[in-house]
Amino acid sequence: MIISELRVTPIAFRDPPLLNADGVHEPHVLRAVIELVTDGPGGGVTGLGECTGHAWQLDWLELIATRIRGMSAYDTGALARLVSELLAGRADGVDYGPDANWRRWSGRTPGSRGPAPVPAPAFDAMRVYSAIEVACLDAQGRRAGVPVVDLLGGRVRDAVPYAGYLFYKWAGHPGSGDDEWGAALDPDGIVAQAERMVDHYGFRSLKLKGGVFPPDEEIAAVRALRAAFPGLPLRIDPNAAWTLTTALAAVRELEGVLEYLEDPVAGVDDMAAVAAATSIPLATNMCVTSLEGVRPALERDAVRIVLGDHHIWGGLRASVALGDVCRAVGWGLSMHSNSHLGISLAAMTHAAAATPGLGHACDTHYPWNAAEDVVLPGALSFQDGSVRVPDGPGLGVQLDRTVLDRLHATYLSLGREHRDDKAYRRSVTP
Ligand SMILES: O=C([O-])[C@@H](O)[C@@H](O)[C@H](O)[C@@H](O)C(=O)[O-]
Ligand SMILES: [Mg+2]
Repeated sequence: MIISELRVTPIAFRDPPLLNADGVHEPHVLRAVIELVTDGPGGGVTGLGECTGHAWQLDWLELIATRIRGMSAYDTGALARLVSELLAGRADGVDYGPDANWRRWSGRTPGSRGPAPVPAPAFDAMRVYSAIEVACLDAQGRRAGVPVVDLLGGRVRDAVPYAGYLFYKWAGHPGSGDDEWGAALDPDGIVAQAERMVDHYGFRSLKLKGGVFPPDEEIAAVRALRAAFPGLPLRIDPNAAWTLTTALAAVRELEGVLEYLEDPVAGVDDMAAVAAATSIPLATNMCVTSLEGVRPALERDAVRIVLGDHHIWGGLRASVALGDVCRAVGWGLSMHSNSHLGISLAAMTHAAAATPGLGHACDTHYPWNAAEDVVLPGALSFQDGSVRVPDGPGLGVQLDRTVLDRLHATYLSLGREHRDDKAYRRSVTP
């Protein structure tokens, strides 16, 4: 399976005004679809991947696309090394101006864009490699006629439980009328949103994105959820927006109510201080984001559960391996998500199905974004809050080219290069 082309298509799809500690989700999510085209005996196969559509990530993928022709889609180790070397070396001769990517895609000058994130080579390399690894595994599975889960060691479960991901939200984006979800700005609104999520998808765990309102209001929302859904595990994630003092007060209120508390505060020291003061397990996708972060957190006893994410941890194999690390150090494992479509949902489901120690329902933003999916309907569906591992070879999903073209056109029409929840929020409430 020799790689003949790496096609990167930036897309933008609709997103409701979901509030978080940074600000609020913009009307469109920027993402990218990866197509890894391979040649081989009996014809080629194409593997799919999905990742964020930030300009820096697109730029790196574009650069890598110029270097991987002729490499084998089986040799993911060589591909990982190539990505690391290129990102560490910051190869010459490529236009990495902050709006380079948008200009390249559109041939026009952008009217607006957010600030360019500063790249950090090792961290970015894992993100960039991840998109390629998923596409390689999809191609390998298609070629061999087996689902990706079989390439990850085989399944330990046929269906993967997900959590209903609740957000405070406005009724709609300003100037666009109300969306189908309506407003959720207080405990009643959150409970109504949860009821809708549970009715539609059958979720058996619930997570509230916090860090938006004063902690007392968010604790009241958690209590309202507890009363409305007595049997369901609950989590809240303020994305480290709380001070240590606030968090210590909050855990006294939340004892006995939560399955886990995710990133109440920033950094290992403050997480350790909160952990020492409560029996609520602390979970994180912020203070342990790579293997290098395991030891400091372990030494301080700062967390009990890590949320992996193949987009961030370096792919599907690395995600399964993270399960082994967590088992070895006595931590639980859950899964983080960000706004995504069906290629990512399929990849998350294969990885989770192959990971024995995954003991908590995975996060997913999918219900917020499913209306504009780039994969053909049928392969992915929720039953009782779980997604069955797709049956087909590879990831088991097929690209809907009509939707892909439409979402690419939307991307071009926006002239935006980055996610900037803060600037959008400030544009509405200065
Ligand atoms: O989508 C959001 O607003 C979330 O806050 C997301 O950006 C986080 O990465 C994530 O969901 C988390 O668990 O921290
Ligand atoms: Mg989180």
